[in-house]
Amino acid sequence: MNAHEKAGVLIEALPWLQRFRGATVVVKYGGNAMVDDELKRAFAQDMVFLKLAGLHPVVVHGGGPQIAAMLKRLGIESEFRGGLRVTTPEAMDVVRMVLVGQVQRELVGLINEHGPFAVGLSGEDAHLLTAARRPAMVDGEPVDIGLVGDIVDVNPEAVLDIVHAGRIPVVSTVAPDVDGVVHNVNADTAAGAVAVALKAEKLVVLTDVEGLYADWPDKSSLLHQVRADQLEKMLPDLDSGMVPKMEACLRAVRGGVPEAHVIDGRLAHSVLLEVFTSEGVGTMVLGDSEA
Ligand SMILES: Nc1ncnc2c1ncn2[C@@H]1O[C@H](COP(=O)(O)OP(=O)(O)O)[C@@H](O)[C@H]1O
Ligand SMILES: CC(=O)N[C@@H](CCC(=O)OP(=O)(O)O)C(=O)O
Repeated sequence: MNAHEKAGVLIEALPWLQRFRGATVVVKYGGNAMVDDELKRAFAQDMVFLKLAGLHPVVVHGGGPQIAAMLKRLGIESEFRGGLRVTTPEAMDVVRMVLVGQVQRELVGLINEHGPFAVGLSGEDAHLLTAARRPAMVDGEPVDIGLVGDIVDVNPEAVLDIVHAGRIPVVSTVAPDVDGVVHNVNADTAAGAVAVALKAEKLVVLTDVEGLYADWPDKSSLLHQVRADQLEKMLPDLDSGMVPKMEACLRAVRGGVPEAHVIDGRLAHSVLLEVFTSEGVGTMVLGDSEA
């Protein structure tokens, strides 16, 4: 790339810098996208880049594969129903230990290699998240899956204090119910709820595919853009991992977030490409079609 082309890449970011300056962007980093150290470092750089460019990134992280590995090491059985982990009290201890004590700490450390930016917290901190037990839907029927919650309340102040101090909150999605019993909340679900509560300008969900496919696994069926009403019709036919992800995007755009994006976290700096370039990456979810 010559100097002229390099300058072109930088200047392409100008309208996006203007548009998103001061905007809150909730970024969900899925466990399947935390493939190797290089990608995790690139993700941490992207978060610091967003912050220094005047945006307010809020990270909500997952860790499904990391939880599965620890459960296996400890000899604890675990299974998924309707895209959600069946969570016994014993498994809940492991979920909390891995998400808060392992995955969150690692991301906080990687971001803080660039300066005192990241502050880790879980849904338990300062009433950030309140959960209510939810069943999984299997073949249209509710099935009890233990200590699994949906988010019923978010205290935005708990992260806004951190944001306004110039830092980057990194949120683990374990959350107490109103009685203080800690629940396992799917990270996509939590990210959608946090984006709505923070009145975010964008929700960006990093995963391990290029985006949403209309006809999975047909690679030619990648959707670049989908409206909320179209997505709602697709939900019953989606495979389990995609269900909480696309439900979260739907919840975000119907809750007032202008756009939600599902992008490929296996591509280094995919968040920067999404925010600062004109060519779309992944699938963009917008509000309902005009009547
Ligand atoms: N229609 C679809 N479009 C894209 N991916 C799909 C679809 N249906 C199922 N999938 C699967 O969903 C997976 C992503 O969900 P999940 O494994 O829960 O990711 P994450 O850890 O990022 O939350 C993809 O890797 C893919 O195998
Ligand atoms: C209830 C439920 O399924 N919770 C998830 C929480 C972690 C998560 O969502 O991680 P990913 O984003 O990496 O999938 C779990 O136990 O795996």
